[in-house]
Formats: sequence, C-alpha cells, structure tokens
Amino acid sequence: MNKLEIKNLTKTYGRKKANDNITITLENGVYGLLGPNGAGKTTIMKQITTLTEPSEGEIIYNGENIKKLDDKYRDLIGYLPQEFGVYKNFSAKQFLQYVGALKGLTGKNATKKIEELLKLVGLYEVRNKAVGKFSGGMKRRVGIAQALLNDPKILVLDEPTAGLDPQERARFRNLISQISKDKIIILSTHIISDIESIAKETIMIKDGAILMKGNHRDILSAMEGKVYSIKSTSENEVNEIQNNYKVVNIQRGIDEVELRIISDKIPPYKEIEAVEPKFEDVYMFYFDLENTREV
Ligand SMILES: Nc1ncnc2c1ncn2[C@@H]1O[C@H](COP(=O)(O)OP(=O)(O)OP(=O)(O)O)[C@@H](O)[C@H]1O
Repeated sequence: MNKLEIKNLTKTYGRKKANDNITITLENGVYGLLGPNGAGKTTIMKQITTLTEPSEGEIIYNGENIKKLDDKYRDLIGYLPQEFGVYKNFSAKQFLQYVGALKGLTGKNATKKIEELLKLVGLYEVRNKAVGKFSGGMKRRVGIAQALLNDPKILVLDEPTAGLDPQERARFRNLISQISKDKIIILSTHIISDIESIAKETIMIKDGAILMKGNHRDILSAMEGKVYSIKSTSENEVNEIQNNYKVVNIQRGIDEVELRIISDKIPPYKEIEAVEPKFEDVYMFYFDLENTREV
C-alpha cells in the first residue's frame, strides 16, 4: 500500500498564494484534481513531484517526510508534465530508450520494460515510427509510457487529456484504470468527464484551496435539490432566466427552449422540474463558469 499525506501545503509566489493550506491523504487509486485555469493544480503536482518546495507544510510518504527520503522518494515518482516535449525524429522506442537511460534503466531490463509499455499504451505496432508524426493522443501515450518506465508508485499526470479527441480520451481512461491498482495516480483536468469516469475521489480546487473533496456520490449529493429544468416558449423569459440564474445548458427546440439551471430556491416558473444533478452542474455551481454551453 502507498500512502501520501499532504499536510497544510502552502505555496506563495510574492503575495500570491498559489496553494493555500492544502491537506489531503492519498492511497492507491485515481484522484482527480478539478479546477479552472490558475486554481493551483499544477503547483500541487510540482510539490508532490519535488520540482517545487512548499513555502509551508509537508508531504509524508508511508510515514516519512519526502524531504528526508530525497532520491528514494523521487525514484517512486512518474510524471507527465503539462507541456510534454518529445524529440520529433526519435521513434517511440528510441525515445523511451533515451528516457529510460536517463532514469538508469539500461540493457535487457530496459528492452523488456519498453516493449511491455509500448504494448500497454497501444503503440507497439508503430514503435519504430517518428514521434513527430504521431497524433496528439499518441504523443500523450508516449508521455504516459515514459512516466511509467521506473514502475512508479506515485504517478502524476498534469492535464493528460488536453487536446485529445473523444476516442483518444476514452482510450486514455481505460489505460489509467488498468494501471491504477497498485499506485497512487493524481491527474489534473478541467474536463469533467475525465474525472467522472475514472477518479475514485475528486479534489476540487479554487483559488489555491480545496473547495470540496469526495467520491462521485458525495459531490453530487451536495447538489441535490439545486438543479432544475425549465421549459419556455418566450424569448423574454429565456433572457430573464439567463440574467437571474446560473444556466448550465440551453437546448433550443423548434418552438421551445429548455434551460438547465442551478438555484438554491425553486424558481417561479410554470414549466419547471427538479432534475438529478450531474457533474457538470457541480462545476458550474462552484466555479461559476462565465460561458453557458449552447447546444
Ligand atoms: N512560478 C510562478 N511564479 C509566480 N506565480 C506562479 C508561478 N507558478 C504559478 N503561479 C501562479 O499560481 C497560481 C496557480 O497556478 P497553477 O499553475 O498551479 O494553476 P493550475 O490550476 O495548474 O492552472 P492551469 O490549469 O492553467 O495549469 C496562478 O495564479 C499562477 O499564475
């Protein structure tokens, strides 16, 4: 079992608190860090991977401070940064050989591990092709493979699905579920569906602090009785609703508009019904998105 205790983690840049008193305990499984741009997700990850030192607080791995564990701890980490660069002219296999060598993995062990990982991420057939010719999703999979080269116990993935198409995203999620049994996986995203389908726990971050954390059900139950669907045939009414409520979704039919809204009280409209909360509503409620999604 792996246990990572993050205690009162605070990171300040000048006057800005990028992280503010973050306390969480992570065990094997997938944790999703969810929050808008600038919320502080990358900063948490950089501290977990030791790329940045906390201003205050500490991180404990299996009972020992990671500062004290030093390289022993770093050997347990796999990291896919947000901006993951590849050497375009290298093949997938050469790239992994290169990163493997940097991590001290050479010889037969390296060959075996690289072959295994290429198969795991579904790139074995194209292992000799130049990475520069890969799609975004394939490059991300190379990124995951390199992060797994040292059999990490803690895998940190910063926005791993950014720029992926739905098919690539589904493939990525399957891969993560497959490898999550014996390690802590922390991934950041602002794509709600990533979290919905694979994270055992979601940690919602806003302005550097934890806003809420819990499993799917905990988070959705906090929204119970706050989500409504309103049908309207009047454009004036639709405008009024948009001005007065948090609108998650607007669906325009031929002569009717259906709005999905969030409200603490029952709004005073005739054609209204309470609906089951979805993760998208949660995001809207807590992060107050400026843009309504029109479909
Ligand atoms: N090296 C730095 N120097 C100064 N400010 C920083 C630095 N790194 C991060 N910040 C600030 O800290 C805050 C949190 O940034 P962070 O990158 O952790 O957010 P994020 O949630 O990962 O956002 P994104 O999804 O855009 O990557 C932001 O306001 C950012 O501008």
